[in-house]
Amino acid sequence: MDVSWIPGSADLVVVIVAAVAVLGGAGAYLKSRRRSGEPTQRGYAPYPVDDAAVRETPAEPSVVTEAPESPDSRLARLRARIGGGLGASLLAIFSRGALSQDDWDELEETLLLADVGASATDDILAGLQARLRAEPDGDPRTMLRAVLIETIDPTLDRSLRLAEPGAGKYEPIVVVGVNGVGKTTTVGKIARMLVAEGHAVVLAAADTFRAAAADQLETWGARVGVPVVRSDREGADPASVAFEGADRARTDGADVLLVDTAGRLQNKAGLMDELGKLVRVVTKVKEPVEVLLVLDATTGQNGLAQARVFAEVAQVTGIVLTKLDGTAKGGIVVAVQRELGVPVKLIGLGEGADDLAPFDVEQFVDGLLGS
Ligand SMILES: Nc1nc2c(ncn2[C@@H]2O[C@H](COP(=O)(O)OP(=O)(O)OP(=O)(O)O)[C@@H](O)[C@H]2O)c(=O)[nH]1
Repeated sequence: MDVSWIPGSADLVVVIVAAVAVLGGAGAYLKSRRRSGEPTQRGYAPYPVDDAAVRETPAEPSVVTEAPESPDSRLARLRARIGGGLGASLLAIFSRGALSQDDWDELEETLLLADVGASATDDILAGLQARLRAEPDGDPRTMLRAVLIETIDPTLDRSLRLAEPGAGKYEPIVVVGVNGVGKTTTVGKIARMLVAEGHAVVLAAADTFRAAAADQLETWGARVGVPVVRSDREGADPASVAFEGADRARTDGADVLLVDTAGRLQNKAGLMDELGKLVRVVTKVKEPVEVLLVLDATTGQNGLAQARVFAEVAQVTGIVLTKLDGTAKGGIVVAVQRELGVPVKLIGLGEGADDLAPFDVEQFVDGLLGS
């Protein structure tokens, strides 16, 4: 038999290597073109168009590089950012010795300007006067500290009502609030905190009003290493995204589902419908353990009006007060707790990933008083 066309074994290896190199190179070339969105030579998109309204971004655990700071040290670090000069105003009043009527008036004005609210201010001043009557030589600043701590109430449970990490109960936390208050940022920061505690988390971008909000949440998901369920369609039904999120959390055996929502307050009836539906849909899969209302501390009384509306729509279980860094409106903590009868659980003190802290009454009051 004529076998002269069969190459020797060394030649065969060369041929195979060359073929693999050519095919591999072509594959890599096509892949890079596909990634860059460039059309291929055949002129059509190589990937099937994803018609599904909702899609999932897988977790990328490898991107979590540094562990977040512990909650205790976080608040200690951020304490100096609370109050924004309120402590200095109070110090100026108390450093004058015995309080004159003018000093009392100034104290009242300072508390009102800090958004403590009229009725809480009256109660705080009455509490301070009672203490000074009982102990005329006492230090009014120390007494004000005690009255503020009592008013904000250290006995309230401010923890998130979650099962132990690893329980796999996919407990939903729905985060609500008007746009711009810091909801998405807060969801990202909470996810980071929970992941550090060992919780398996799924994020649902039910803020479908603004496509950029889902992109922003996706960035947080990648940063924290958790999957994100989102829709690519602006204006998609937020309830269906929340439902898909709940479903994903259930099938993954995740511990927590964090749902970011849109908050358009210009139409109260629309908001009630949308938010009510979303909470109902999530509840069908699993009742939310927390509905957290995010409020921007710098908006003062306006924030209180928002709080009232949201409390009508959803069973708010806790408040996250953002942007307390550098504002003298820290007194809003007192007012908002009174208004809603639910505790402030977390506070935002900056734009950084670790600038969210559990609310600790004593640390907060010390920050407010600048002590
Ligand atoms: N200084 C400060 N800025 C914050 C804090 N929390 C959030 N922000 C900033 O507030 C801006 C709005 O935050 P988002 O998280 O996009 O607000 P949102 O409520 O999700 O807004 P929508 O998606 O439009 O509903 C961003 O620039 C955040 O970085 C905080 O605690 N302190």
